Amino acid sequence: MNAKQIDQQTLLKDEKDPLTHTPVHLLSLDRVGKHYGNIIALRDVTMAVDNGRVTCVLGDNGAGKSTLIKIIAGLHQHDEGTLHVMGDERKFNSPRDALDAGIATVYQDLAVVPLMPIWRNFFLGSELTSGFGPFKSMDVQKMKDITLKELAAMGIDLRDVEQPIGQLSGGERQCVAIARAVYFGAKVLILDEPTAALGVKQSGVVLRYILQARDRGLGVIFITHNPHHAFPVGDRFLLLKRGKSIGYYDKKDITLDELTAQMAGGAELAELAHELEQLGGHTEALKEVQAEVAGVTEIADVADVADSSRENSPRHA
Ligand SMILES: Nc1ncnc2c1ncn2[C@@H]1O[C@H](COP(=O)(O)OP(=O)(O)OP(=O)(O)O)[C@@H](O)[C@H]1O
Repeated sequence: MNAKQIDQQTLLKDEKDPLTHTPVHLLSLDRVGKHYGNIIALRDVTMAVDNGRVTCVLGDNGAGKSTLIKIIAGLHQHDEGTLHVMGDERKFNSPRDALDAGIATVYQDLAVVPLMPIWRNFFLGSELTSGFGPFKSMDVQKMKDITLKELAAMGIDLRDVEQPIGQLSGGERQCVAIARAVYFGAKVLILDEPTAALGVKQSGVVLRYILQARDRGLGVIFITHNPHHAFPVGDRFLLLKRGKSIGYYDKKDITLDELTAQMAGGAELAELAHELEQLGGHTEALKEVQAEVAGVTEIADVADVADSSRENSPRHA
């Protein structure tokens, strides 16, 4: 394993672009840490989120992924290090604070009302109204039109926004939530394991919308434990283990195999392969089954989409 890591200090050195004087990073964390009593949930984590880029945060159970999101999303406060949003140091007091700073989070168990129509869920808590005082009422038609238009702009083709959102597949619901965050002006979009509960096809659908959000200029933070989902769409990869960063890479400096080996723990993986070989040479068959489960083949299609959409995107021309 000889992938070159991102030099964290160089990454955060220039907070402002020398030409435009605008902040280089939408969001940056410098040696951030968090304790829960005696438990160190996160230690010394440095990362940057830029517009039109996808940062993947990978780690197994207990790695500190949720703690990291909670700090960025305003649910918890860090007790070490600094967090900057558009160049300003921030410590959020509430999720509303983070949202006001342009940071939207789509949680795995989306807070939707299954029996309500798609458009109602799209505007939930931010309903449009028309008229004044006692004559004020919800502008239903406008909300339906906007929902349809916004979903179409993300490439989500739903014929009927009147349909209860509970009738959509898990992947489609994730996509509606992503489109909603984009519409309400998110600059940073945090996606908390959006593909964890999905099958291969649905995961592919969600990965495509992650690319759509990227191409619309958002800085996306994609939390996952699956390197096969992260690699095709990610620009940077932060690997966490027991609350610490064990690697931070640019896409150009790491391969999928290296990322997978890092996640599994290279030595542990080698030991497992050795044991399997001793069990009678079924390693190839097992690899095929594993690849099938991880959806490597289907997800590889998304990698092609990622590359071609990036090439065609004016942002990356
Ligand atoms: N509220 C809390 N109080 C005490 N310890 C906590 C709390 N939240 C998390 N931890 C601990 O902090 C560490 C990191 O947990 P965290 O939930 O951030 O990991 P994770 O990578 O999101 O794991 P998972 O994928 O299982 O959700 C774990 O050891 C966990 O037990």
